[in-house]
Amino acid sequence: MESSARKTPDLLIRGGILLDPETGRQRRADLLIRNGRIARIAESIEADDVPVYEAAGKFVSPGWMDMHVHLREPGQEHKETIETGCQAAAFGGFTAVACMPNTDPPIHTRDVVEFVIERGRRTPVDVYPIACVSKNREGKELTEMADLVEGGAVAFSDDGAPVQHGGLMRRALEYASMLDRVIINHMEDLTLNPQGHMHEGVVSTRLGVPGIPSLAEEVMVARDLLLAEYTGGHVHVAHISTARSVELVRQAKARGVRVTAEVCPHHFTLTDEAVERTGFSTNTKMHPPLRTAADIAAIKEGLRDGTIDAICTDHAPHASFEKEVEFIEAPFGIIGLETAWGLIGRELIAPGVLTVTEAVYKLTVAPRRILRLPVPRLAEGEPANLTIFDATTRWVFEARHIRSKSQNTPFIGEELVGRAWAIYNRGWFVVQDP
Ligand SMILES: NC(=O)N[C@@H](CC(=O)O)C(=O)O
Ligand SMILES: [Zn+2]
Ligand SMILES: [Zn+2]
Repeated sequence: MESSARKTPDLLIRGGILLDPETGRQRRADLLIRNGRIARIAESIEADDVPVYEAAGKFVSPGWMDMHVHLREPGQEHKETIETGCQAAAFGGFTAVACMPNTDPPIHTRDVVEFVIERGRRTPVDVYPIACVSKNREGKELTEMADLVEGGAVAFSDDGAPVQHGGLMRRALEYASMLDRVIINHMEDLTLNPQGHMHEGVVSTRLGVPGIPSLAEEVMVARDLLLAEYTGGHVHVAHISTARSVELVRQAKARGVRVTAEVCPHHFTLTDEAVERTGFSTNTKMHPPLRTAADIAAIKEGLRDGTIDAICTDHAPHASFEKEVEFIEAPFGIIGLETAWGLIGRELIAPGVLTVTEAVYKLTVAPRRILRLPVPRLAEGEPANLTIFDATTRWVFEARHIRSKSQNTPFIGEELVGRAWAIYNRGWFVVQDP
């Protein structure tokens, strides 16, 4: 299993279906890249002097963005580095990621923001750091938010932990609003979840594992919706997982609250029964936990009606020695970049929950709007930033497909539907072999 990443300033992508997620327009055309920019789009282009990628039967869309990943650098390079995380992103079809600040040191000062951006520039993937809301993610004192934005931070979050303190969240929303940025909250009221390890429900009761109630998420979502409404700030619900949270966001949107939400593929694919079925595999342990079939149904409806804006992975690498311990000792989180599109294809597109265009919108336009980033366009003169993929290839996800430094995924051995075949960004062409 190989992938090749090389600088390819000139490239002809022949015969693909160019997809515009904003309008839904699809057009079969050749696309010529010269010097990293889209030089021409036409029915048929002859260019003898440039390498050709045959894209017949495949889609070409603006490059995808995963707005919630953990790249672990600086400080936890045994789990992941910016380089390996970006290789995983490229395999998954992403030309951009926004990375969470629970690193060591955390992304809470401008020098760390700049370090992450600089490391990202060495890869084919654009890396946008999300900076901490509070110093050391301790939830006590706000960071120098204006300085962090000037350094290149695109949003704020204490992800890994919630902003537990309501007063701090209020001020964070006020400052972020002045800076025209979003606060992304890990929605979990810690006082309602002292030490749970899986969803609190019949399965946790049967297994005797301390549970994490849905209420812990929903109370925090409800609080933040009220705070956003009161301050006029923009709050983004990280990794939404319960039916009630979806309903709260839906109602808040209807009354004009500035709220957006994201969901991860594992939360519309697996339920808490996976913990039992796998005999306590620690790859079924993450924050928030896998919930119930009713929650999955509500999430799908929320994706369909637009309540849930974006799909992200919450790619959370942990080394084998950390995950290969007893269930209650294991850290929370799974990797997700390599499997995201194949799960979207299997769980959302094949069953008709979303069209290809709608799914791509939630991976391109939506995350960038939330993070106030320009959306790449497939148009002559624009920088070439694109993803080549299909939504129908059935393939079995195997360990050899993993580009991340860590292997903590519950999806090895599963058949997925849809494959990202290549990305092009900043002059880099990264192609995957089947
Ligand atoms: N999702 C997880 O289970 N873990 C994340 C933290 C987080 O996203 O809250 C991690 O950093 O490992
Ligand atoms: Zn989180
Ligand atoms: Zn996270």
